[in-house]
Amino acid sequence: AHNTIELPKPTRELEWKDVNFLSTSDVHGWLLGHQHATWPEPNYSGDFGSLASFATHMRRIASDKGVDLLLVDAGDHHDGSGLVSSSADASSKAEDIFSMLPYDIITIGNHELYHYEDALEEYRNRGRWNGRYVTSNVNITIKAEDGTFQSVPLGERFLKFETEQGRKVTAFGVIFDFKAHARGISIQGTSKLIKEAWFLDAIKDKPDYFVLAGHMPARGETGEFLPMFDAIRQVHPKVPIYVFGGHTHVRDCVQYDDRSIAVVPGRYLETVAFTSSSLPSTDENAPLDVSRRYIDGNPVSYKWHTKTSDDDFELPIGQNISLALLRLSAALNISTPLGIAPHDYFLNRHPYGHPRSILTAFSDKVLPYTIQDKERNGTRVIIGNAGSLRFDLFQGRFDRNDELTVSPFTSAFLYVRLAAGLARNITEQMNRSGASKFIPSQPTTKLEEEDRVRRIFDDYMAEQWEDYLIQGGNDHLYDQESNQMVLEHGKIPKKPRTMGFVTKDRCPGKGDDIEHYPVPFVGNQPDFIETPFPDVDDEEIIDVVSMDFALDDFLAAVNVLDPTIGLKEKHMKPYAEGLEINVVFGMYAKEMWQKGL
Ligand SMILES: O=c1ccn([C@@H]2O[C@H](COP(=O)(O)O)[C@@H](O)[C@H]2O)c(=O)[nH]1
Repeated sequence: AHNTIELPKPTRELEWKDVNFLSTSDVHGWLLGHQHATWPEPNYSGDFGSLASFATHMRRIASDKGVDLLLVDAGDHHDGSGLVSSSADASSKAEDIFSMLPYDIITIGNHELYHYEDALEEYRNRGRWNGRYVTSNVNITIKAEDGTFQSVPLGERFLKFETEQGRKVTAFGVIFDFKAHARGISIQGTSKLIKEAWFLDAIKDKPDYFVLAGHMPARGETGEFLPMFDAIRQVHPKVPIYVFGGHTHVRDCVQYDDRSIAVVPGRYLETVAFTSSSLPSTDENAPLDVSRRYIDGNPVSYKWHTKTSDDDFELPIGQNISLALLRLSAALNISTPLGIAPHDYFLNRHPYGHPRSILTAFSDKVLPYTIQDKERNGTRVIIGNAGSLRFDLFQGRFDRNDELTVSPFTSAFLYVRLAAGLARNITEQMNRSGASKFIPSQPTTKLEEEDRVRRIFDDYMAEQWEDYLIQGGNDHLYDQESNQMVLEHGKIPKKPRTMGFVTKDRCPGKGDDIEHYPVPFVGNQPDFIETPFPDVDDEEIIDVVSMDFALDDFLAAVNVLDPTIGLKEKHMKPYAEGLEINVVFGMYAKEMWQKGL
């Protein structure tokens, strides 16, 4: 019955001001929108075509009002849905479709930089963004026409443009100091970037406002936006600075001073953030009047905010985008059912070990069943990288698109023979150390530690859930079986509500456009998981299998547990050669989930 609940309409008009922004980030290929019926998915059912129609209506409204409206994206288009994870060619085509909506400022994410070919594709086709792809701290090494290798900016170093209303904008696009990028890519930390002559020159002239788009969190007393912010403030103490972050996958907002606002719009086309600000009037010292609103990505919200209806909401740009997406999806053949999933399996709604946790299904069922090496049928344990799973797997029809949504990466498997006594401690040791590629490289203060990406997500979401249960949520109970909030017997709900994001950011007032009850969230999930350990004596030598993406963490853990081993990459051999992690759920579904097909 929950699937028949109508999407709620917004109740508060957007606060349009002199300067307005729509921002997205971490879209990860979710251009077709969220298509499953399990809540909160219907809240995010709008595809990129409907976003394009919305943005275009919003541009018209801005124009009518005589105010600015800029469209900003903070990167991570790769690795997610079948549209971007089926093949390199698919992600290139999906990126072409993305660029059919003209963004004013767009930057790169870490998922465009894991593989050199992906970054090169972005570099070669940067023209599709009409000069608005800005990567202030990313270089790529390319073979120049004269045959020499040259390190060149991947996109524009900075942007200077005038808005339709004649306002001057200076903009930068940056990424956090990401270490796991491919060879041939270089990233300069923002504290170094601000010393570059080109940067100092770019900020010399006073624009009407600055925009910083960054694939990085907005929060953090020592976050990576701050060196740039401070450098600009040294020269222009009062010029407005608008910051658009990403990477954390959560809605967030913070103000660095009263002439700025920093907003993060979540992930996966679930949210479009609307940010607005007055511009300084005659009183140079008055704080800016700013606001932000996190709009759920669906046509009901889009229509309400643009005062359009079924008859006039869809515009040719949106229809063309939707059609192009459907054509690409059909050509990729990602919609054929592979099986019927018997349950929902969630990434963060249950602790690891719970039968409805996708991590549990991965370690206890999918990996043991699918990762088989024909040459090696001895005893083994497989250690998996939990971060390789990216989303929930929903009950019902399960196709290649769903498979890639859950597990988009191309990691392969490697093994080494080790004593079982040592092997049984490796995963625990790996979890003690954490996923090294995602731990900040700088020594951290307590405050910085608090701002670690994962921590933000965990604390933030767990808090929402606890608060809800303690305070407002006492007319509903969480039903484990249906994964829904159900009305407590005999009670009348205070308000009709749907499950969705409940945001607590650091900006004044309410940010969420629609009031929901929060999605249950369990933080502190392990970074690494393992298949059920074989029943063997400690002395027995077994195959210990690692995913190649986590190999550095695996080698480090083995060498910590027994420094005499001196395990190196060259000692590892392929296991189940040819098999990559992005096909295992499909293999499992084809065998185990055929009932109902
Ligand atoms: O090849 C890969 C690349 C990345 N991962 C995992 O992805 C996340 C980081 O993703 P963000 O969206 O940038 O937060 C991290 O957990 C990696 O382990 C991977 O598994 N394989």
